[in-house]
Amino acid sequence: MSKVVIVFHSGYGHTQRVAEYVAQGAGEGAELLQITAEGELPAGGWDKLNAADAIIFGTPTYMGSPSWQFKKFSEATSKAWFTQAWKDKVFGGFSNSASFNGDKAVSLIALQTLAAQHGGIWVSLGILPSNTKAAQRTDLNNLGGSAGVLVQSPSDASVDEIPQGDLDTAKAYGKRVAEIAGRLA
Ligand SMILES: Cc1cc2nc3c(=O)[nH]c(=O)nc-3n(C[C@H](O)[C@H](O)[C@H](O)COP(=O)(O)O)c2cc1C
Repeated sequence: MSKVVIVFHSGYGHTQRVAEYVAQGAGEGAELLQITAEGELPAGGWDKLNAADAIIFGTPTYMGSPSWQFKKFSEATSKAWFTQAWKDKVFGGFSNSASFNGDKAVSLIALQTLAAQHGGIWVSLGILPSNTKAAQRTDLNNLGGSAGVLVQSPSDASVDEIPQGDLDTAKAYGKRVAEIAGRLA
């Protein structure tokens, strides 16, 4: 079984809910590591990341980019970068924001670039978009992403009102990353 760690920031709980779905998909043993409001990892967090087969990054999109807390974490990963400690690990990512577009793709590309800096192997979403006239918000990948998971939490939605198709997409992606990491481990 591959060790999957989902490291994410969430200011108001919506991205946390997405992270929980990614973890469900990744299966037993998947660990959630929440970056604090100060941009720090919980105790033991770096050891968990160093031991992971796969690392999945998650961030809300704030002003068209990852949150500053996630950015602080990404700069702190430079310590692992110096020794290429995470080289050949499997990586993935997700971003959540209020608008359908909301520039989430910019955040995902930042996550993908971070993985590339570490010499990682990035996992694409691997789900065709649901984009016909009949498409529903309950469909998998109804926001039409490809690099990773895109989630839209309407600005007035509680954490329990995130469209189910987006959450199911997050779950399917967690499963895909875990399976690919398992094949390579
Ligand atoms: C400071 C700030 C900036 C935001 N910028 C964007 C944005 O660029 N695009 C967008 O669609 N939503 C934006 N939002 C909305 C959040 O992405 C959205 O509410 C998201 O669900 C928050 O996730 P969280 O509860 O995990 O923090 C912004 C919210 C905040 C607080």
